[in-house]
Parts: sequence; C-alpha cells; structure tokens
Amino acid sequence: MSTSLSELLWAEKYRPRTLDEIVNQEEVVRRLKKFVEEKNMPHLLFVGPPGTGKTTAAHALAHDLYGENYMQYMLELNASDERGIDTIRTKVKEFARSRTPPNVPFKIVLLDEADNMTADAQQALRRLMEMYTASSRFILIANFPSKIIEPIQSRCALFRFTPLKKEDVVARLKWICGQEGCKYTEEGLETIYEISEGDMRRAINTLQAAAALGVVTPETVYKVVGLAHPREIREVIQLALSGDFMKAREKLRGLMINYGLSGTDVIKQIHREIFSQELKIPEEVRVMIADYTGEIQFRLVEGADDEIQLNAFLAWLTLLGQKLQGS
Ligand SMILES: Nc1ncnc2c1ncn2[C@@H]1O[C@H](COP(=O)(O)OP(=O)(O)OP(=O)(O)O)[C@@H](O)[C@H]1O
Repeated sequence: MSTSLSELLWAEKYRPRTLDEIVNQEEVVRRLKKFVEEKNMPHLLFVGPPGTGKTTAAHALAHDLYGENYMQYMLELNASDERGIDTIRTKVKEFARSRTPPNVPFKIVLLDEADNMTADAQQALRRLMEMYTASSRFILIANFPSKIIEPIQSRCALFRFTPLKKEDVVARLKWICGQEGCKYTEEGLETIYEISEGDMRRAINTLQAAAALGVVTPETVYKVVGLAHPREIREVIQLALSGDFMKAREKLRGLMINYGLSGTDVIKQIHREIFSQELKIPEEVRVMIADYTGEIQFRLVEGADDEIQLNAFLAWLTLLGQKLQGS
C-alpha cells in the first residue's frame, strides 16, 4: 500500500479535522461554532499570519456543517490554482450558480491567499458574492486584509487569527511526538517554538525534520533550520572582543562548516545576537557592532567574498575589544 503525501507530512497528518481540535484561536472558534449551530453564516474573511489555522478552520467549519463528505459542497481554489478574472468568471461562477443540493442550505467557495488576486479579479468576485448570496457563501483567506478591496471587506465577517502561544505550540508538538514515538528534550521543543514564531506549520515541519536526525534537541533543531546555535554565535563575538582573533576565526569556520552557513546567514545571526541580553556588553558597544554588521551585510549582498568579509568583521571586533580594554 502506498503512503499518501498527507500521511508523510506531519503538518497534514495532524491537521485538525473539526473545530474542536483547533488549538488556540478561541474567539474565532467560538464564533464559527455559532454558525454551525445556526446552520447559517455570512461571507467570511480570515486574516492572519501563515500557519495559524486559517485554511484548517475553513475546512473544519465545512466539516462540522456538512460532515465527512463536505468537499462535495465546497469549491477550493488555492494559491497554486489560477485565480485571475477568467477563473472567477468561469469556475467560481459555474459553481456558485449550480443547483444547491437539497440537503444543504448553501455551498461554500474557499479562496486561499485571496490577497494575491488582482483588483480586477476581486471586482468580479465581489459581483458574484452579491449575485449568489442565496446559494453560496464565500470564505476568503488572506495574510494582509489591506490587499482585499474595500467592497469585499465590507461584505464579509472578519476573523483575525493570531500567532500561536508558546504553551500551545509546545503542547501540540509533545502530543505529536507521543503519536510518532519520537524523543525530545524540553529545550528542543522550546527552540522550535522560538524559530517558528507562532507558525504551527513551520513548527511541525521543523519537528519532523529534527526528529529524523534522532532526539529533538536545540542542536538538531538549529541544524535542520540551517542556523547556528545562538550560544555559539555569542561565543564567537565574545572571543573576538576578548582579543582572541585566531580562536574566534577558528570557531566561526567550524560553525559555518558544521551548520552549512553562508556569510549572510552568519552576519544575520550575529546581528540578532547583538541585541540578546545573554551577551554581556555595554549598550554603546552593541550600537557600534550593529552599525558595522550593516556594512558587512551590504558588502556580502553586493557579492564580496564571505571569508574575507567575516575575517574583516572579526578583526574589527578584536580591535574594538582591545580599544575598550585599553580605555
Ligand atoms: N490553530 C491550530 N491548531 C492546530 N494545528 C494547527 C493550527 N494552525 C495551524 N496548524 C497546523 O499547521 C498546518 C497549517 O495550517 P493552515 O494551513 O491552517 O495555516 P494557514 O493559517 O492557512 O496558513 P497560510 O496562511 O500559510 O495558508 C495545519 O496542517 C496544522 O497541522
């Protein structure tokens, strides 16, 4: 028996099927459940950052309204489909005007990434929303509501999805680990949360990739996302500031090889760590380093050599450290 893609990808395998299974987003879920109770709803606009459950909620709503076979009553057009004005005029119109099955009160049209639709296509959509309100409800999904034309916004009930909280993400990851029998450390899962910034899809994908390397620890997590452990980046900065240029250089080279980092990856991570409270340096030194990382990053983007630029950065940092110690 072949394994389908949805079983291979944990983010799909563990996608909630019903509104009750959705993690967090309590306010959204509460309002959507009301529609299920009433078996009626207006057009909906779901907005919010990636991986927070917008598409999941649209499917779960349809599932709770119409049961397992809800896809019979739903037309879904996602980002990979053509959604220009022609598709709206043909596919969507055809579906919206087709007869509504007697056992359901309305059909559902789900448009993912609606903010990427052209203004013309949105105008055509708006007309369909007006014409077929009796037989169809539209659910539009967008990251940025401002890209949806005003007349559509005003015809929809707005639902805001927020990034998931740390305890919710960590709890979900633990549950998945239990299902899949993978081993983890608490810090490993917390690191996944920090990197994913409340995006559950990213969190689950990272978990799956890290679990393939063995126990899920901060080290395996940083490895799969192609980042060095922040502590090691801070060590490089400290070594240079303490005057040990050669050791700092050696450490940095090791990190780049071990984690497969490019020059811009490194400089971005250094930039992030400058503001970390874990790094014990005075405010004015942070300011100076931030200024110089900007310069190095610019040179790298312009095509300068990674190794020469990073060595120049470490040399500058070493000289800065010596000056500070002398003063
Ligand atoms: N609130 C949530 N509760 C449980 N799982 C979630 C939640 N949000 C996201 N997920 C997980 O992340 C995956 C992606 O979620 P979904 O497709 O709903 O995100 P989205 O908000 O529509 O993102 P995008 O804007 O990128 O389309 C789901 O398959 C599910 O595994």
